[in-house]
Amino acid sequence: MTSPPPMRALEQPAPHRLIRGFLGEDMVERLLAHAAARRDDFEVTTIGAEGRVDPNIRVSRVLRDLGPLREELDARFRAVMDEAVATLRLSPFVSTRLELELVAHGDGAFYGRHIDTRTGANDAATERVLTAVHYFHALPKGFDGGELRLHSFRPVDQGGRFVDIEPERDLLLLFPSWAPHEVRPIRCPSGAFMDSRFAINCWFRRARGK
Ligand SMILES: O=C(O)CCC(=O)C(=O)O
Ligand SMILES: [Fe+2]
Repeated sequence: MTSPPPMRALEQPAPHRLIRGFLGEDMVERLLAHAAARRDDFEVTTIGAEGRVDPNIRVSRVLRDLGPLREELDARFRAVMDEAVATLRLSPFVSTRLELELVAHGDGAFYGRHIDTRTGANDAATERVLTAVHYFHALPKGFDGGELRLHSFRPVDQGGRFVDIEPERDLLLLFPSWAPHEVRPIRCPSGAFMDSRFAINCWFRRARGK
C-alpha cells in the first residue's frame, strides 16, 4: 500500500491571482496625476496597530485620500472580489468598507516580510481577509527592483519557497491577507518622486466571527 503524499501546504507560496490591464490606461494616468498633485500630502508609512515608524522594516510614503477617484476604485476592486475569493479558495464573506491607500516606494524603499492581518488587534470589529495590490508607474519606468515576494509559511532555510511578482504597470495582484510577503528594495536612480513605484493597497475586511 502506498502512503498518502505529505502535506506541502506550509512549503508553498500562498495562492495568488494576477489580473493584467486591471484599470486601463485612462485610470492609470488619472492615478499618476492624483499622485503628482498631492505629492506633498504623502506621509511616512508605519507598522503595527500602534502606528510605529521603523525604517529597518518599512520605508515608503502613503496617501489615504484618493479624492474623486475613490468611488470608482472602490467599485472596480469590489467587482473582482467574488471571483478572487473562489480562485483563492477563501471562505466566502461579506465585505465591509474597503480600506484603500496609495503608496509610493522611492529609491531605497522596501517592506520586510510581514502579514497584513493584524494578529494583535483582536478587539477590532473587522479584520483583513483579502489583500489586493494594484501597481502603476510613470513612463518611461524610472525604477527597478520592488518585486512583491510572496513566501510560504515555512522559511526558506526550512524547505520553504517564494515567488517574486514584478510590479508591472496596471497589474492587480490578489492574495490572502494571512500570507507572508515582502517588498524587495527599490532602486530609483533619479530620486524623482514621479519615478517611484506606485501601488494602491486594497484590503477587503470582514466582520470578526462571521
Ligand atoms: O506594495 C506592495 O507590493 C505590497 C505592500 C504591502 O505589503 C503592504 O502595504 O502591506
Ligand atoms: Fe503587506
